[in-house]
Amino acid sequence: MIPNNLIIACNGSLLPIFNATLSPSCPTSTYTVFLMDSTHLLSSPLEIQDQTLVDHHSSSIGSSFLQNQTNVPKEFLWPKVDLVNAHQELLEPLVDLERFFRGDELAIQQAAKVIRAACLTHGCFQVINHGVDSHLINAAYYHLNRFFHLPLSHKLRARRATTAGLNTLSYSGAHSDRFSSNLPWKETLTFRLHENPKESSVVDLFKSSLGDDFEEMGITYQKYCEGMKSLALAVMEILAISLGVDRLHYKNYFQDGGSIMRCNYYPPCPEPGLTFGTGPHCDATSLTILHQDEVGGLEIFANNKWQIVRPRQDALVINIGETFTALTNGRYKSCLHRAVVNSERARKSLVYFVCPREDKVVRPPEDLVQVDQLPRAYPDFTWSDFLHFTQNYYRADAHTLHSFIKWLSSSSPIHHNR
Ligand SMILES: C=C1C[C@]23C[C@H]1CC[C@H]2[C@]1(C)CCC[C@@](C)(C(=O)O)[C@H]1[C@@H]3C(=O)O
Ligand SMILES: O=C(O)CCC(=O)C(=O)O
Ligand SMILES: [Fe+2]
Repeated sequence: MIPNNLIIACNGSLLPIFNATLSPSCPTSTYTVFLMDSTHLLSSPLEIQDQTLVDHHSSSIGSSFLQNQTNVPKEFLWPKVDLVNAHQELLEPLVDLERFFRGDELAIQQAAKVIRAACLTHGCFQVINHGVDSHLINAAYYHLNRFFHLPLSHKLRARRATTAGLNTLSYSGAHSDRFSSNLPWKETLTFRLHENPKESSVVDLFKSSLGDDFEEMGITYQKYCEGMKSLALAVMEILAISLGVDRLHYKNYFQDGGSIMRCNYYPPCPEPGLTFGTGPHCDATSLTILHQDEVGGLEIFANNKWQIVRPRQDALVINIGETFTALTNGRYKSCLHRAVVNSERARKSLVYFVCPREDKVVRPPEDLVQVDQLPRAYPDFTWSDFLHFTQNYYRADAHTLHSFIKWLSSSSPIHHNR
């Protein structure tokens, strides 16, 4: 029996077992098994050829790997400077959208005022009566739970699957195929849609990458993403009003945009004070619409301290992303946030990231720049380039946009030959 705490390297990339690369991409490679305790390797690498052995053990140990640890492997330990607890609850603005949807102009102006105050400071607010059916949210969680409780080898079928429309679906365990330290204590299922979630694009993506028995999951997330897009465009209208620009400016800009949908699963952690479910960061995207389950764990940095965002099952959390900061010429702050874990219960969240069409130039509206009479806060760029930067050159953190702009100015044209 292979002990629980082993690491598998396949073709050189070090992977904790719960994310062993068992995919067909390396059916014959040698699996190098590293035995380790929480801080260092216990033996020289063991070479094993037999994929079924690895498959069997990793599928039985694999996805529960994170749940059976008596301590946290060093790859998951975060710097002490980050591990500062939150003690206060964010009394973030809670905006009731019911009268917005009824076209009540007074309510709209009031909502815009509240949202403006939040976006000029910490970039986070919550909305209720948002129009997304609670049964649809519950169905999304049902399928999220069903997926993350599959054996690891099933989850690994969702390995950067791509459909004709270049939409992609991918599973990741702690991003251990991308990073080797400060690993997040989570598993994720992420799908990227390059266009509006129309017709059967999401259903096709799920069926083609996970199989026909995931058609219902695809239908649920197809409807979920449609609901998210509709809400996103409504929020964009309020944001435009709050900035004093043409109220349809951002709604039109994002109308033909794409999206990234992410399901987060955070297993219980034996030592939650030593790691993060998702480390401190600002979303590089434009707008984030997040639902967290009743367990709690979302925290945002506001008034110079980490603050707890208490879960409200009837609410959706809206975070300003860094691309939207650029679209407001730096006026609206992208929300610095993180997700903490706990030792008792698994936590889940549904996160929808609003993105412009990839080739669209990210540039603030003229009347915003004129009013400022300040130099542009950021040069023109495309979401495609910014996303590429986060996926290939830079691990998104609290300074991704700043690092991206520096990279743009220093990088040779070669960086853009993709
Ligand atoms: C453009 C993106 C990169 C990430 C997903 C979207 C917006 C949020 C980013 C992320 C969640 C920020 C924390 C680090 C990250 C690597 C993660 O924990 O998933 C980021 C996402 C990513 O690069 O996949
Ligand atoms: O799970 C959460 O509450 C936050 C997740 C998050 O910030 C993200 O996925 O970008
Ligand atoms: Fe985030």
